[in-house]
Amino acid sequence: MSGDSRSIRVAVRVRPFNSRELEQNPRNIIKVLDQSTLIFDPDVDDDELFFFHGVKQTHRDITKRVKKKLTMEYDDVFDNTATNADIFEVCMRPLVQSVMNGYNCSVFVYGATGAGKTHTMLGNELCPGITFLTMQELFAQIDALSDTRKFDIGISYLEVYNELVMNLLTKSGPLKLREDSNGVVVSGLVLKQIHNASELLELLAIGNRNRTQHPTDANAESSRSHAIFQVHIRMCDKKTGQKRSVKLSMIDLAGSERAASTKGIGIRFKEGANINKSLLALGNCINKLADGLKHIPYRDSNLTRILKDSLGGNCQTVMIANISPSSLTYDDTYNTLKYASRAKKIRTTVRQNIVPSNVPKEFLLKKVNEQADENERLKAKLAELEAELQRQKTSSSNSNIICTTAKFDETLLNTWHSRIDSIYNSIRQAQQHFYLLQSKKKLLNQKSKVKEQAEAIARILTLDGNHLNEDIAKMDASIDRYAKQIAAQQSEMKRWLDRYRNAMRQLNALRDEVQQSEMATMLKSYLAGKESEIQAAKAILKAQHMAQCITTYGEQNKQWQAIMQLASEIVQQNYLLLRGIDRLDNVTLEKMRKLVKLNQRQRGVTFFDDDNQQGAQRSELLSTSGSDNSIEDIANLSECSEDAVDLPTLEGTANGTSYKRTIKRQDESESETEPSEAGVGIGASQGDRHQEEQGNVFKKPKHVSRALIFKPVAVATKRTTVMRKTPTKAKPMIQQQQRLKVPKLLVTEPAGGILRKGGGRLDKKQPPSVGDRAEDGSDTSEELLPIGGGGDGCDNPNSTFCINSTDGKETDSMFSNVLVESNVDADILDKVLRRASMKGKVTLSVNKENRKKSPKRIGKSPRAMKPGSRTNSSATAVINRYRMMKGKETTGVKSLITASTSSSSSSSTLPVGSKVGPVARLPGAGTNNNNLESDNDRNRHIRLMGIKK
Ligand SMILES: Nc1ncnc2c1ncn2[C@@H]1O[C@H](COP(=O)(O)OP(=O)(O)OP(=O)(O)O)[C@@H](O)[C@H]1O
Repeated sequence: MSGDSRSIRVAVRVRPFNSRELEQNPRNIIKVLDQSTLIFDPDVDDDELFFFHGVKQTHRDITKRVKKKLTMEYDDVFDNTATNADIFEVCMRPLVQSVMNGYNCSVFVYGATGAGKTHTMLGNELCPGITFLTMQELFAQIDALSDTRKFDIGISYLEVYNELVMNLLTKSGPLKLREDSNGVVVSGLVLKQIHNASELLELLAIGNRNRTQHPTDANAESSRSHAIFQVHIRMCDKKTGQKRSVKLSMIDLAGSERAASTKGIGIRFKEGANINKSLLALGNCINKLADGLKHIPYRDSNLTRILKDSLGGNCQTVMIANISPSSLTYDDTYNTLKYASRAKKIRTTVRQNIVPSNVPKEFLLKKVNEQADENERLKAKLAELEAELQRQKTSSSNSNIICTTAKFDETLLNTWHSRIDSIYNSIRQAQQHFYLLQSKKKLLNQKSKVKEQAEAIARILTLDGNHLNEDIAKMDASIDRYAKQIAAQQSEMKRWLDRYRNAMRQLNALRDEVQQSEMATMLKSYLAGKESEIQAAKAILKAQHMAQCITTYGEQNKQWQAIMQLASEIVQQNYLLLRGIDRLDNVTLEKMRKLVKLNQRQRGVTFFDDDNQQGAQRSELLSTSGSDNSIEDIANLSECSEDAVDLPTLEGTANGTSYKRTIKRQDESESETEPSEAGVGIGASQGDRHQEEQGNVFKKPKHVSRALIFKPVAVATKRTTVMRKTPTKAKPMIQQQQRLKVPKLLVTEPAGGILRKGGGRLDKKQPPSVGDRAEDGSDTSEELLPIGGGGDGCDNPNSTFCINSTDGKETDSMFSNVLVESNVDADILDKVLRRASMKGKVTLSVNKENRKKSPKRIGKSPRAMKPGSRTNSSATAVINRYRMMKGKETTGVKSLITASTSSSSSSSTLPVGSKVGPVARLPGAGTNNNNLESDNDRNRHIRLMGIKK
């Protein structure tokens, strides 16, 4: 129920002059300018000209008051021509509409006696007042809304006379007023129900008859009371059940004239006083309401109490001020207009009178349920809309995220892949070049070895000694050329290794980034794939290198087979020849037997460790005379490592021996650094660290092939006696030692000089190289070699059949035996040994262990050689021992000195014939030499063997 503040509608109706007034020729003090404006007491009228003695006077009559000429505005101003119907149409029809809308409405007529209040309100039969017209309209509205609403109409007709409330419809005593929540209620008031306007007229007639009227001077039928006609309407909406209770009050006030004007006395005066009292109270209320005061003195009179709602309550109020235009009622008219003007300022608050309490519970429940359903529906709709909105937001967000993620994945993943590809391309390229270069290096090394072997054979096997030097020089030139090429390969390998390492560092850094990346899982898989590619590429490179090695070795094997075949024929012929002429000595016979056994691969000269026979067998089968040139060593490419590309020492490259020794160190380094290579190469230590961190992602495949490994060990330079160390698995020497199971026949020098096979001799000041040490097998115990070897004798003293290491190197020879003619004198032998820088320092020894395993013990080894204990044995002692043994033997063998610097790997695959050395006939021996045609040849052989005069 909203309230609407509005002012009281104030209308002024000017009645016509009545007959009495016309008789008195009053002045018209009201001039209606328009429907809302009038002028009270206008200024000049022609009819108001003052004449004195028939002459129009320009001066006013001082006996008359000054005209007010008040221009007044009201809501409506009706002149004397207006009818009740006009008043109804303008003022009441809207009010009826408001009543039908549920608003309380009030209309009261105010004015002096005889001003036309009752005429306006009730009218007459010919001119019904606004009450009838209003009720007529009200019933018309009710009839129009009868289909939707049910109306109950009750009327009351009261009068307030001398402050008494009287029911005009019934003759009863005065009624009391009381106030409740609905306002002022007249106790005991019985409403009369009417159903049409006609019934209203009857009731009004009844009421008017009961109304207190007394004739006054101004009105013969002057109403001396305040008549209050109220229509109580109860409306019920047939559809909603909503009920409204409204009240329409139509009040015909008693005349507000001055008491003097009524000229009443006695009761009439008292009556007039009460009327004025109530009207005064009404005037006060109007003034205070107009001033906006909160306290309104409604209780000053019963009239104001009854009009409380109409004046300042919930009501739309219309005040119709009735005035007479006659100057006879000048003051009353002026007062009425002043009241009207004040009332115009009153503002009332109106609101629809919907009475909830009157609503049936069923309707309320229904409405509550409806509202609850609607509320639930709206809530559900709201929730649905909110959910939809959230879904849209989420979908949009997800879409954005997905799009962003997809874009992120695509962009970032491509970036990662590009980085990884770039690094692995560098790795692959560096790896490829490194392995190819290493393959070339090894193949060149192999070629160089072949050249050396050919050179060694050339030194032995020649038809024309005059051309030997030239042939050897050519071979040396080839070896030097190979050495230079290898050196170039080494340099190039170093360059690619640097690039490889740089790429690996980048890869490791990238792996760390990958670990911290959100895409670690995907990137690890990608890295694993790339790793596999690298391993596959490496395997291909190794396979290609292996194929080349096989091809090369195959060709070499064919050549060796041819040589062996031819040499075997020659040896067989010589053997038969010597036996035929009874010149076959025991030494030659024994060598023949060995040769046959070697050929039959029966208990060759290579001995096996008990705990590593397989490795030894493999070593025997695969190894050439030099460990660094074994098939396995050459065939296997080392991993990328710094050590793998140590540049060879080119010093003395003219001498293949020096070069090969350097190369061997390289190979040893390669082998030695293989574990560390795992840390540098694809499966580097950093890579292993990543393997540990990343599980099997970066797991390096096991290195299947195993290269022939030689571990360089520190060798005490002062201790030149080659010792055989017991193999221990804990040391890297194990593989080497496993292959070095050849009985050692060593010639040691205390000062470090070692008699070299083929006459080569190391400088005493130069410590034995690592390669030397490795070849020696690091024996820890040695025994003196029995001179002459057990049973080794020559039937023919001149027989100087010699199995010698012909390669001129100490590193790859299994045997390096020097057989001296048995008939050599001691002086001569001493001289020979002295020239071989072995005088006084030569000790013949054989490893005890090997001796035990030796298929053919060469002689007694009464005591083990202690370090340094035998190092001072002189050549004389050797010769004496030789002589002593010579005296015991019946054979013609004069002397046998076997010096062996047997290396680690016992040759086996290569034809033994290749090791058939020149038969050296020492100068001054004075004996025949079946192999050497002249002394020059012998001397040349001795020179080549390093034995200088
Ligand atoms: N507008 C009018 N047109 C014609 N006649 C009118 C008009 N107003 C009043 N009269 C006549 O004037 C006389 C007095 O009017 P009315 O009874 O209505 O005055 P009143 O204000 O009610 O006086 P009281 O207060 O004494 O009752 C009546 O005879 C009435 O017919």
